Amino acid sequence: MFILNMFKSLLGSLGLYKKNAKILFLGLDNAGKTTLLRRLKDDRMVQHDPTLHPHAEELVLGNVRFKAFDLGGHQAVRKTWKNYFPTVDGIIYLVDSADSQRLKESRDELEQILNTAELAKVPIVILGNKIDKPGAVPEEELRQALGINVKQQINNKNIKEIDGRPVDVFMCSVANRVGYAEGFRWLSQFLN
Ligand SMILES: Nc1nc2c(ncn2[C@@H]2O[C@H](COP(=O)(O)OP(=O)(O)OP(=O)(O)O)[C@@H](O)[C@H]2O)c(=O)[nH]1
Ligand SMILES: [Mg+2]
Repeated sequence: MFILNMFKSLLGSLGLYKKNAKILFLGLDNAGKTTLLRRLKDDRMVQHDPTLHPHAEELVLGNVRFKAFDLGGHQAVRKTWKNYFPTVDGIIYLVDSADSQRLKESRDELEQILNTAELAKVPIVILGNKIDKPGAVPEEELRQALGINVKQQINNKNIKEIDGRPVDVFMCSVANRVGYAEGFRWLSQFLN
């Protein structure tokens, strides 16, 4: 415990241990936001009712401690997302990559986020979830469907951006525990 605390304070003094970075989990209903939060919190996969009331959890991943806000994705509650935009440090945007019927709807919501002036500098991780399901679209197709391929540029640090804001796509399966850790690792470089 002593060693752990020393380690933490060392990271803290290096500025690598950011306390309470505020991360939002956004995306359409059924994308897997609550499932991901549970997975990160206690490594469980449980069925949840659709989220009506936002809830937050403190998480530590790698050397970043953050507070994750899981917001409901149903259309009626999407309008409450903006209440969480002030002081946000990063966005995890989940997409059900096996639900090709709703990719357009997901693109529209993502576009609104990209066009929100308040979020202009906030890095966005797009998680193409549920790749374990038959019919999940591959990354390239997801990028096309979300319309981010055409807009992305690579900056001089080799980071993909849209309008000067880091945005990248990571395919994952929360069910099978693959892919999302890379997304969080990528995000953590912007949270120091
Ligand atoms: N096959 C598969 N199913 C998944 C995966 N991740 C989540 N699910 C399922 O997708 C469904 C919706 O998951 P939730 O986490 O409740 O979705 P949500 O984004 O929180 O939805 P709202 O709260 O309505 O916004 C559940 O039945 C999950 O078990 C995955 O990686 N693979
Ligand atoms: Mg939910």
